[in-house]
Amino acid sequence: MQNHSNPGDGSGSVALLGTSAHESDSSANDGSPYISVVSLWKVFGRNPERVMAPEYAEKDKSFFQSEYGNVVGLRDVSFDVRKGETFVVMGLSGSGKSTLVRCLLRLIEPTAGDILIAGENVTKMTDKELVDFRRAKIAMVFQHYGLMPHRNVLDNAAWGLEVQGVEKENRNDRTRKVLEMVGLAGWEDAYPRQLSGGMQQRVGLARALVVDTDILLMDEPFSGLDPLIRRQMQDELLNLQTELQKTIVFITHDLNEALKLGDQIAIMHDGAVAQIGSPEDIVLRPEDEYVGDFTQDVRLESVLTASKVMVSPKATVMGRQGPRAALHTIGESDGDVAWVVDSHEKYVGLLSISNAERALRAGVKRVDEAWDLWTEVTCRFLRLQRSIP
Ligand SMILES: Nc1ncnc2c1ncn2[C@@H]1O[C@H](COP(=O)(O)OP(=O)(O)OP(=O)(O)O)[C@@H](O)[C@H]1O
Repeated sequence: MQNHSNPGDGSGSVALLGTSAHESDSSANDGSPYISVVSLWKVFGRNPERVMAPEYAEKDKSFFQSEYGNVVGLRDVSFDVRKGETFVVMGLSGSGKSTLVRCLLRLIEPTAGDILIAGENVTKMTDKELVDFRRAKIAMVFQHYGLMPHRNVLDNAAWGLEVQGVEKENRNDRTRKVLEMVGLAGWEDAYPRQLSGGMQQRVGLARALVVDTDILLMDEPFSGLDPLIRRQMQDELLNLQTELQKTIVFITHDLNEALKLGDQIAIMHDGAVAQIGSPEDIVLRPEDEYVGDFTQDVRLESVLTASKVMVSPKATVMGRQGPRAALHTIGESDGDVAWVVDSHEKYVGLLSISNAERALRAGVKRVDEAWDLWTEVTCRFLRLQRSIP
């Protein structure tokens, strides 16, 4: 662990909208973490190091505040985020969420610990390296959208590209596409005062997306919105994310929002991480009383959606194939179910390993005779929906 104490703390305003996105990152798609936070501490006040001493490990936040006047913002926080993942940091007011997100960018200097992003150690960067890195890699969306009142929607959203010196025609073309993505086509000439809160937040989102960075840091972006608009924005973020596959760190104090959006959720408590896990882990397997209290009123069906439990076949077999060959194909696909297609490559069924094994034992010659009622009904339904790939 290394120290990075800096008396000049505070969240300065920094231009975070950057240059091009997909530059040299080696830690990209190999399953290794894209963002790695290792034993991160932020202690406000004098002599922050004493708070980190091992003999104080059992003391709580109020002890340091009353004894020494130190406020523990972050306490030995570690986590990994993989590329394309939405990592939600959730906690009550004062639990350290904003401190964490600001430390990730070094808008606040961490007291100790390491932050590795795209294979680079952010905590070791010089000021100049840091500015370039933020521009290239990270865009932010805040609760307060910070739109410029005298600029129209197009110019507000295009601002990051303008800062980069992108020529007007190009930047407007790109910005128009992004505005369309976030549902603001036709509003390019409007001014912020003419927009609802939800629409202003869409402009904020467009402004972050337009610069096309790999990472989005979203600090309570939907907190100021009406519940209905908030749900719409959450749904749209999920849709956008299916397509864009950004690496998102999303801060919220709303558990339902966390469960809806997060691939992983970190629950913060007094600056420390109480639990990190998938929505299912958090709700079904809370690790302590604090997390359990949080999640006790969650409706299970809001977490255990069909999409979380469905199987996605990775293999395709021909209906006229025998069950032995089909079993071989399914086995090689590292899954336990396959699509079945006819000679015109039309999807006609689903074949599970157990069905194929049963068919083999029963001497069935073709796998298109091996499905059961469930797969047949499912398949008919999927065909009706036209959603078979
Ligand atoms: N500049 C500062 N000086 C001293 N203490 C601070 C400073 N900034 C934050 N804190 C303290 O650090 C702790 C974590 O605050 P932080 O703002 O990160 O919490 P939060 O979870 O984001 O809360 P909220 O949801 O209300 O924004 C709090 O106790 C807060 O009072």
